[in-house]
Amino acid sequence: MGWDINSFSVNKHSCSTNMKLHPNNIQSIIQALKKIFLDGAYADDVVRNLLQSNPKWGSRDRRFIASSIYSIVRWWKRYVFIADTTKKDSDCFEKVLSAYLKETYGDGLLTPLPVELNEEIFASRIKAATADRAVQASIPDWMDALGVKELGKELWERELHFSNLEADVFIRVNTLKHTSAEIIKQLNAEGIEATQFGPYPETLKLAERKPLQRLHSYLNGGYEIQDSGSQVIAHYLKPSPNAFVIDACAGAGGKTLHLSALMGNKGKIVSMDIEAFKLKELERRAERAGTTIIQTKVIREGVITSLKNKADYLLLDVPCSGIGVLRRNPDDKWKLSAERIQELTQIQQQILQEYSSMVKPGGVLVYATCSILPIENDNQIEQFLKSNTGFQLEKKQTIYPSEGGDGYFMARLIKK
Ligand SMILES: C[S@@+](CC[C@H](N)C(=O)[O-])C[C@H]1O[C@@H](n2cnc3c(N)ncnc32)[C@H](O)[C@@H]1O
Repeated sequence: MGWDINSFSVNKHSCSTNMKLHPNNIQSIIQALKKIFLDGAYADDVVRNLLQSNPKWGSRDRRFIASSIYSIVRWWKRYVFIADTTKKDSDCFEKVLSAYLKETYGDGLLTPLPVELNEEIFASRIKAATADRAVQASIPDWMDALGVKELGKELWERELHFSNLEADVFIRVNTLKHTSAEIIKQLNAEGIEATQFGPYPETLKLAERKPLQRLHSYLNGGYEIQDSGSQVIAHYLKPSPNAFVIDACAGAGGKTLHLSALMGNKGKIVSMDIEAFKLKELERRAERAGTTIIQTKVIREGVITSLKNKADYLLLDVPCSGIGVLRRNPDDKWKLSAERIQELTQIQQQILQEYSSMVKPGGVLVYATCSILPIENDNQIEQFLKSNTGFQLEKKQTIYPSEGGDGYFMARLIKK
Protein backbone atom coordinates (compact mmCIF):
# COMPACT_ATOMS: atom_id res chain seq x y z
CA MET A 1 0.00 0.00 0.00
CA GLY A 2 1.33 3.46 -0.88
CA TRP A 3 1.04 6.39 1.52
CA ASP A 4 -1.00 9.39 0.64
CA ILE A 5 1.12 12.53 0.91
CA ASN A 6 -1.61 14.08 3.04
CA SER A 7 -1.06 11.33 5.60
CA PHE A 8 2.03 13.15 6.92
CA SER A 9 -0.41 14.77 9.27
CA VAL A 10 0.93 17.36 11.61
CA ASN A 11 -0.38 18.56 14.96
CA LYS A 12 -3.96 17.56 14.48
CA HIS A 13 -4.29 17.45 18.26
CA SER A 14 -5.87 20.79 17.45
CA CYS A 15 -7.15 21.95 20.76
CA SER A 16 -10.63 23.35 20.73
CA THR A 17 -10.13 24.77 24.22
CA ASN A 18 -9.33 28.45 24.46
CA MET A 19 -5.66 29.28 24.45
CA LYS A 20 -4.02 32.38 25.90
CA LEU A 21 -0.47 33.16 24.88
CA HIS A 22 1.74 34.71 27.54
CA PRO A 23 4.46 36.98 26.09
CA ASN A 24 7.08 35.33 28.35
CA ASN A 25 6.22 31.88 27.02
CA ILE A 26 6.39 33.09 23.43
CA GLN A 27 9.79 34.69 24.00
CA SER A 28 11.09 31.54 25.70
CA ILE A 29 10.04 29.38 22.75
CA ILE A 30 11.62 31.78 20.24
CA GLN A 31 14.91 31.92 22.17
CA ALA A 32 14.94 28.12 22.45
CA LEU A 33 14.38 27.71 18.69
CA LYS A 34 17.22 30.13 17.98
CA LYS A 35 19.57 28.06 20.15
CA ILE A 36 18.58 24.90 18.28
CA PHE A 37 18.54 26.24 14.72
CA LEU A 38 21.19 28.98 14.87
CA ASP A 39 23.65 27.66 17.48
CA GLY A 40 23.22 23.93 16.71
CA ALA A 41 22.15 23.01 20.28
CA TYR A 42 20.20 19.78 20.89
CA ALA A 43 16.47 20.17 21.52
CA ASP A 44 16.56 17.85 24.56
CA ASP A 45 19.31 19.92 26.22
CA VAL A 46 17.62 23.23 25.41
CA VAL A 47 14.22 22.13 26.74
CA ARG A 48 15.72 20.56 29.88
CA ASN A 49 17.77 23.69 30.70
CA LEU A 50 14.82 25.98 30.01
CA LEU A 51 12.47 24.05 32.30
CA GLN A 52 15.11 23.64 35.01
CA SER A 53 15.92 27.35 35.05
CA ASN A 54 12.22 28.26 35.41
CA PRO A 55 11.03 26.10 38.31
CA LYS A 56 8.08 28.39 39.02
CA TRP A 57 6.31 27.72 35.73
CA GLY A 58 3.12 25.71 36.19
CA SER A 59 2.63 22.31 34.58
CA ARG A 60 0.36 23.71 31.82
CA ASP A 61 2.99 26.27 30.75
CA ARG A 62 5.76 23.66 30.90
CA ARG A 63 3.75 21.30 28.70
CA PHE A 64 2.86 24.07 26.23
CA ILE A 65 6.46 25.29 25.92
CA ALA A 66 8.03 21.82 25.60
CA SER A 67 5.48 20.52 23.12
CA SER A 68 5.65 23.68 20.99
CA ILE A 69 9.45 23.45 20.77
CA TYR A 70 9.49 19.73 19.95
CA SER A 71 6.67 20.02 17.40
CA ILE A 72 8.34 22.91 15.62
CA VAL A 73 11.67 21.05 15.54
CA ARG A 74 9.90 18.02 14.04
CA TRP A 75 7.94 20.03 11.49
CA TRP A 76 10.49 22.82 10.92
CA LYS A 77 10.77 22.59 7.15
CA ARG A 78 7.01 22.50 6.67
CA TYR A 79 6.38 25.51 8.92
CA VAL A 80 9.20 27.48 7.30
CA PHE A 81 7.42 26.83 3.99
CA ILE A 82 3.94 27.69 5.29
CA ALA A 83 5.23 30.90 6.92
CA ASP A 84 7.07 31.69 3.67
CA THR A 85 10.29 32.62 5.44
CA THR A 86 13.98 31.64 5.74
CA LYS A 87 16.45 31.67 8.63
CA LYS A 88 17.90 34.85 7.12
CA ASP A 89 14.72 36.83 7.92
CA SER A 90 14.90 38.78 11.17
CA ASP A 91 11.40 37.59 12.14
CA CYS A 92 11.76 34.00 10.87
CA PHE A 93 11.24 32.38 14.29
CA GLU A 94 8.23 34.57 15.12
CA LYS A 95 6.65 33.66 11.76
CA VAL A 96 7.33 29.93 12.13
CA LEU A 97 5.92 29.91 15.66
CA SER A 98 2.85 31.81 14.44
CA ALA A 99 2.24 29.28 11.67
CA TYR A 100 2.53 26.42 14.17
CA LEU A 101 0.20 28.05 16.71
CA LYS A 102 -2.36 29.00 14.07
CA GLU A 103 -2.53 25.50 12.65
CA THR A 104 -2.52 23.79 16.04
CA TYR A 105 -4.93 25.97 18.01
CA GLY A 106 -6.88 27.74 15.24
CA ASP A 107 -9.88 29.68 16.51
CA GLY A 108 -9.07 28.71 20.09
CA LEU A 109 -6.36 31.39 20.25
CA LEU A 110 -7.49 34.28 22.44
CA THR A 111 -4.41 36.48 22.05
CA PRO A 112 -2.73 37.77 18.87
CA LEU A 113 0.00 35.69 17.26
CA PRO A 114 3.62 36.93 17.41
CA VAL A 115 3.15 37.81 13.71
CA GLU A 116 -0.31 37.99 12.12
CA LEU A 117 -0.64 35.71 9.08
CA ASN A 118 -2.95 36.47 6.18
CA GLU A 119 -5.79 33.93 6.29
CA GLU A 120 -5.91 33.28 2.53
CA ILE A 121 -2.16 33.04 2.03
CA PHE A 122 -1.90 30.78 5.10
CA ALA A 123 -4.52 28.37 3.71
CA SER A 124 -2.93 28.33 0.26
CA ARG A 125 0.57 27.62 1.68
CA ILE A 126 -0.80 24.70 3.72
CA LYS A 127 -2.24 23.29 0.52
CA ALA A 128 0.90 23.99 -1.53
CA ALA A 129 3.07 22.16 1.03
CA THR A 130 1.40 18.88 0.07
CA ALA A 131 2.88 19.07 -3.44
CA ASP A 132 6.37 18.26 -2.14
CA ARG A 133 6.98 15.14 -0.01
CA ALA A 134 10.14 16.55 1.63
CA VAL A 135 8.24 19.71 2.68
CA GLN A 136 5.08 17.93 3.81
CA ALA A 137 7.03 15.27 5.74
CA SER A 138 9.50 17.94 6.89
CA ILE A 139 12.83 16.35 6.02
CA PRO A 140 15.87 17.61 4.10
CA ASP A 141 15.75 17.00 0.33
CA TRP A 142 18.96 14.95 0.41
CA MET A 143 17.50 12.63 3.08
CA ASP A 144 14.29 12.16 1.11
CA ALA A 145 16.26 11.28 -2.05
CA LEU A 146 18.49 8.86 -0.10
CA GLY A 147 15.47 7.20 1.54
CA VAL A 148 13.79 6.56 -1.83
CA LYS A 149 17.06 5.29 -3.34
CA GLU A 150 17.70 2.95 -0.40
CA LEU A 151 14.21 1.62 0.38
CA GLY A 152 12.08 2.36 -2.68
CA LYS A 153 9.25 4.92 -2.67
CA GLU A 154 6.55 2.82 -1.03
CA LEU A 155 8.55 1.58 1.96
CA TRP A 156 10.25 4.96 2.46
CA GLU A 157 6.94 6.86 2.49
CA ARG A 158 5.47 4.42 4.98
CA GLU A 159 8.44 4.64 7.35
CA LEU A 160 8.62 8.41 6.96
CA HIS A 161 5.03 8.63 8.14
CA PHE A 162 5.81 6.58 11.27
CA SER A 163 9.11 8.42 11.85
CA ASN A 164 7.15 11.65 12.26
CA LEU A 165 4.81 10.37 14.98
CA GLU A 166 5.55 11.12 18.61
CA ALA A 167 7.60 8.30 20.13
CA ASP A 168 6.03 6.06 22.77
CA VAL A 169 7.92 5.42 25.99
CA PHE A 170 9.21 1.88 26.55
CA ILE A 171 11.03 0.51 29.56
CA ARG A 172 13.02 -2.67 30.11
CA VAL A 173 12.38 -4.37 33.42
CA ASN A 174 15.61 -5.28 35.19
CA THR A 175 14.95 -8.98 35.67
CA LEU A 176 17.90 -9.21 38.08
CA LYS A 177 15.69 -7.34 40.56
CA HIS A 178 12.04 -7.67 39.56
CA THR A 179 9.45 -9.38 37.41
CA SER A 180 7.42 -7.34 34.94
CA ALA A 181 4.29 -7.92 37.05
CA GLU A 182 6.04 -6.38 40.08
CA ILE A 183 7.12 -3.31 38.09
CA ILE A 184 3.65 -2.86 36.57
CA LYS A 185 2.26 -2.87 40.12
CA GLN A 186 4.88 -0.41 41.43
CA LEU A 187 4.27 1.94 38.49
CA ASN A 188 0.50 1.76 39.00
CA ALA A 189 1.03 2.80 42.60
CA GLU A 190 3.06 5.75 41.28
CA GLY A 191 0.21 6.74 38.94
CA ILE A 192 1.62 5.25 35.74
CA GLU A 193 -0.02 2.66 33.55
CA ALA A 194 2.24 0.18 31.74
CA THR A 195 1.56 -2.93 29.68
CA GLN A 196 3.76 -5.69 28.26
CA PHE A 197 4.75 -5.07 24.61
CA GLY A 198 6.22 -7.34 21.92
CA PRO A 199 7.87 -10.76 22.21
CA TYR A 200 9.84 -10.30 25.45
CA PRO A 201 8.24 -10.22 28.93
CA GLU A 202 10.66 -7.52 30.16
CA THR A 203 9.50 -4.94 27.56
CA LEU A 204 6.80 -2.61 28.86
CA LYS A 205 5.06 0.28 27.10
CA LEU A 206 3.78 3.25 29.11
CA ALA A 207 0.27 4.52 28.43
CA GLU A 208 1.55 8.10 28.39
CA ARG A 209 4.77 10.09 28.52
CA LYS A 210 5.62 10.95 32.13
CA PRO A 211 8.95 11.78 33.78
CA LEU A 212 10.26 8.62 35.43
CA GLN A 213 13.71 9.54 36.69
CA ARG A 214 12.59 10.67 40.13
CA LEU A 215 10.33 7.70 40.88
CA HIS A 216 11.38 5.14 43.49
CA SER A 217 10.75 2.32 41.06
CA TYR A 218 13.37 3.84 38.71
CA LEU A 219 15.90 4.99 41.31
CA ASN A 220 15.90 1.50 42.85
CA GLY A 221 17.10 0.04 39.53
CA GLY A 222 13.82 -1.69 38.72
CA TYR A 223 14.00 -0.75 35.03
CA GLU A 224 15.75 1.26 32.33
CA ILE A 225 14.16 3.47 29.69
CA GLN A 226 14.92 1.64 26.44
CA ASP A 227 13.09 1.44 23.13
CA SER A 228 11.33 -1.84 22.28
CA GLY A 229 13.41 -2.32 19.09
CA SER A 230 16.65 -1.75 20.96
CA GLN A 231 15.62 -4.50 23.39
CA VAL A 232 15.65 -7.09 20.60
CA ILE A 233 19.42 -6.72 20.09
CA ALA A 234 20.64 -8.38 23.33
CA HIS A 235 18.24 -11.29 22.60
CA TYR A 236 19.79 -11.54 19.14
CA LEU A 237 23.26 -12.02 20.68
CA LYS A 238 21.68 -14.40 23.25
CA PRO A 239 24.76 -14.99 25.40
CA SER A 240 24.71 -18.00 27.71
CA PRO A 241 25.36 -17.48 31.43
CA ASN A 242 29.07 -17.74 32.31
CA ALA A 243 30.15 -16.67 28.81
CA PHE A 244 32.81 -14.05 28.04
CA VAL A 245 31.06 -11.18 26.24
CA ILE A 246 32.53 -8.03 24.69
CA ASP A 247 30.26 -5.03 24.03
CA ALA A 248 32.71 -3.02 21.92
CA CYS A 249 30.68 0.18 21.30
CA ALA A 250 28.99 0.15 24.68
CA GLY A 251 28.35 3.87 25.16
CA ALA A 252 26.40 4.45 28.36
CA GLY A 253 25.53 0.77 28.41
CA GLY A 254 21.89 0.34 27.41
CA LYS A 255 22.63 -3.03 25.78
CA THR A 256 25.37 -4.06 28.25
CA LEU A 257 22.89 -3.86 31.12
CA HIS A 258 20.35 -5.91 29.20
CA LEU A 259 23.02 -8.54 28.38
CA SER A 260 24.02 -8.83 32.03
CA ALA A 261 20.38 -9.40 32.99
CA LEU A 262 19.95 -12.09 30.30
CA MET A 263 23.10 -13.77 31.66
CA GLY A 264 21.62 -13.75 35.17
CA ASN A 265 24.65 -11.72 36.36
CA LYS A 266 26.91 -14.74 35.67
CA GLY A 267 30.03 -14.68 33.45
CA LYS A 268 31.91 -11.57 32.33
CA ILE A 269 31.17 -8.58 30.09
CA VAL A 270 33.89 -6.19 28.93
CA SER A 271 32.21 -2.96 27.86
CA MET A 272 34.36 -0.74 25.69
CA ASP A 273 34.06 2.63 23.98
CA ILE A 274 36.37 5.37 22.73
CA GLU A 275 34.60 7.88 25.02
CA ALA A 276 35.55 7.52 28.69
CA PHE A 277 32.67 9.71 29.97
CA LYS A 278 30.09 7.34 28.51
CA LEU A 279 31.66 4.39 30.30
CA LYS A 280 31.54 6.34 33.59
CA GLU A 281 27.78 6.69 33.10
CA LEU A 282 27.60 2.96 32.33
CA GLU A 283 29.32 2.22 35.66
CA ARG A 284 26.76 4.36 37.52
CA ARG A 285 23.88 2.57 35.79
CA ALA A 286 25.42 -0.86 36.44
CA GLU A 287 25.58 -0.11 40.14
CA ARG A 288 21.94 0.97 40.20
CA ALA A 289 20.98 -2.19 38.28
CA GLY A 290 22.82 -4.39 40.80
CA THR A 291 25.00 -6.14 38.22
CA THR A 292 28.57 -7.12 39.09
CA ILE A 293 29.92 -8.83 35.96
CA ILE A 294 30.77 -5.72 33.91
CA GLN A 295 34.26 -4.35 33.44
CA THR A 296 34.71 -1.13 31.43
CA LYS A 297 37.67 -0.42 29.16
CA VAL A 298 38.43 2.72 27.17
CA ILE A 299 39.64 1.75 23.69
CA ARG A 300 43.26 2.82 23.24
CA GLU A 301 45.98 1.48 20.98
CA GLY A 302 46.57 -2.24 21.51
CA VAL A 303 43.28 -2.95 23.34
CA ILE A 304 41.61 -4.73 20.41
CA THR A 305 44.65 -6.88 19.53
CA SER A 306 45.08 -7.86 23.20
CA LEU A 307 41.63 -9.48 23.04
CA LYS A 308 42.19 -11.45 19.81
CA ASN A 309 40.17 -14.72 19.70
CA LYS A 310 38.91 -14.19 23.25
CA ALA A 311 35.16 -13.42 23.00
CA ASP A 312 32.43 -16.05 23.09
CA TYR A 313 30.07 -13.25 22.06
CA LEU A 314 30.83 -9.83 20.55
CA LEU A 315 28.32 -7.01 20.15
CA LEU A 316 29.14 -4.22 17.67
CA ASP A 317 26.44 -1.59 18.22
CA VAL A 318 28.20 0.78 15.85
CA PRO A 319 27.85 4.56 15.47
CA CYS A 320 25.25 5.27 12.76
CA SER A 321 23.01 7.90 11.16
CA GLY A 322 20.19 7.31 13.65
CA ILE A 323 17.67 7.43 10.80
CA GLY A 324 15.69 4.69 12.57
CA VAL A 325 15.20 6.86 15.66
CA LEU A 326 14.19 10.19 14.11
CA ARG A 327 10.86 10.32 15.91
CA ARG A 328 12.75 10.26 19.23
CA ASN A 329 15.44 12.70 18.03
CA PRO A 330 13.75 14.90 15.41
CA ASP A 331 16.53 17.49 15.42
CA ASP A 332 18.93 14.92 13.96
CA LYS A 333 17.11 15.59 10.66
CA TRP A 334 18.68 19.03 10.60
CA LYS A 335 22.08 18.07 12.02
CA LEU A 336 22.88 15.08 9.78
CA SER A 337 24.30 15.35 6.25
CA ALA A 338 24.84 12.97 3.34
CA GLU A 339 28.61 13.40 3.83
CA ARG A 340 28.36 12.41 7.49
CA ILE A 341 26.46 9.23 6.57
CA GLN A 342 29.20 8.42 4.05
CA GLU A 343 31.83 8.92 6.75
CA LEU A 344 29.84 6.74 9.17
CA THR A 345 29.65 3.86 6.70
CA GLN A 346 33.45 3.87 6.51
CA ILE A 347 33.78 3.85 10.31
CA GLN A 348 31.23 1.00 10.53
CA GLN A 349 33.19 -1.17 8.04
CA GLN A 350 36.47 -0.40 9.80
CA ILE A 351 35.00 -1.42 13.17
CA LEU A 352 33.60 -4.65 11.68
CA GLN A 353 36.91 -5.56 10.00
CA GLU A 354 39.12 -4.78 12.97
CA TYR A 355 36.99 -5.69 16.01
CA SER A 356 35.73 -9.02 14.61
CA SER A 357 39.22 -10.42 15.36
CA MET A 358 38.16 -10.54 19.04
CA VAL A 359 35.65 -13.37 18.39
CA LYS A 360 37.00 -16.86 19.16
CA PRO A 361 36.37 -19.75 16.73
CA GLY A 362 32.80 -20.94 17.26
CA GLY A 363 31.93 -17.54 18.76
CA VAL A 364 29.10 -15.17 17.83
CA LEU A 365 29.19 -11.60 16.47
CA VAL A 366 26.14 -9.32 16.34
CA TYR A 367 26.39 -6.16 14.25
CA ALA A 368 23.66 -3.60 15.01
CA THR A 369 22.59 -0.08 14.05
CA CYS A 370 19.66 2.24 14.73
CA SER A 371 19.30 2.84 11.01
CA ILE A 372 16.95 1.34 8.43
CA LEU A 373 19.19 2.13 5.44
CA PRO A 374 20.78 -0.87 3.67
CA ILE A 375 24.04 1.11 3.13
CA GLU A 376 24.59 1.00 6.89
CA ASN A 377 23.17 -2.48 7.33
CA ASP A 378 22.86 -5.34 4.79
CA ASN A 379 25.54 -3.84 2.50
CA GLN A 380 28.04 -3.64 5.36
CA ILE A 381 27.52 -7.30 6.22
CA GLU A 382 27.82 -8.31 2.56
CA GLN A 383 31.06 -6.38 2.16
CA PHE A 384 32.46 -7.82 5.41
CA LEU A 385 31.66 -11.42 4.47
CA LYS A 386 33.43 -11.06 1.10
CA SER A 387 36.78 -10.55 2.79
CA ASN A 388 36.11 -12.58 5.96
CA THR A 389 35.23 -16.05 4.76
CA GLY A 390 35.77 -17.46 8.26
CA PHE A 391 32.42 -15.90 9.26
CA GLN A 392 28.98 -17.04 8.22
CA LEU A 393 25.70 -15.16 8.43
CA GLU A 394 23.18 -16.95 10.63
CA LYS A 395 20.32 -14.42 10.42
CA LYS A 396 19.55 -10.73 10.05
CA GLN A 397 16.55 -8.51 10.75
CA THR A 398 15.44 -4.94 10.14
CA ILE A 399 12.90 -3.53 12.59
CA TYR A 400 10.94 -0.63 11.11
CA PRO A 401 9.34 2.32 12.95
CA SER A 402 5.98 1.15 11.54
CA GLU A 403 6.24 -1.82 13.95
CA GLY A 404 5.61 0.45 16.92
CA GLY A 405 9.07 1.27 18.27
CA ASP A 406 12.17 2.77 16.69
CA GLY A 407 14.00 1.38 13.64
CA TYR A 408 16.96 -1.00 14.07
CA PHE A 409 19.03 -3.51 12.13
CA MET A 410 20.88 -6.52 13.47
CA ALA A 411 22.86 -9.37 11.91
CA ARG A 412 24.12 -12.48 13.76
CA LEU A 413 27.35 -14.03 12.41
CA ILE A 414 29.14 -17.18 13.54
CA LYS A 415 32.93 -17.57 13.36
CA LYS A 416 33.71 -21.01 11.98
C1 LIG B 1 25.04 3.45 18.89
S1 LIG B 1 26.09 4.08 20.09
C2 LIG B 1 26.11 2.80 21.29
C3 LIG B 1 24.90 2.74 22.18
C4 LIG B 1 25.06 1.73 23.29
N1 LIG B 1 25.48 0.43 22.84
C5 LIG B 1 23.79 1.58 24.10
O1 LIG B 1 23.11 0.54 23.99
O2 LIG B 1 23.45 2.49 24.86
C6 LIG B 1 27.67 3.88 19.36
C7 LIG B 1 28.84 4.07 20.28
O3 LIG B 1 30.04 3.81 19.54
C8 LIG B 1 31.06 4.62 20.08
N2 LIG B 1 32.15 4.63 19.08
C9 LIG B 1 32.37 5.48 18.05
N3 LIG B 1 33.46 5.11 17.36
C10 LIG B 1 33.94 4.00 17.96
C11 LIG B 1 35.06 3.16 17.74
N4 LIG B 1 35.90 3.37 16.73
N5 LIG B 1 35.25 2.12 18.56
C12 LIG B 1 34.37 1.87 19.58
N6 LIG B 1 33.32 2.65 19.85
C13 LIG B 1 33.10 3.69 19.05
C14 LIG B 1 30.37 5.93 20.36
O4 LIG B 1 31.08 6.66 21.34
C15 LIG B 1 29.00 5.47 20.85
O5 LIG B 1 28.97 5.40 22.25
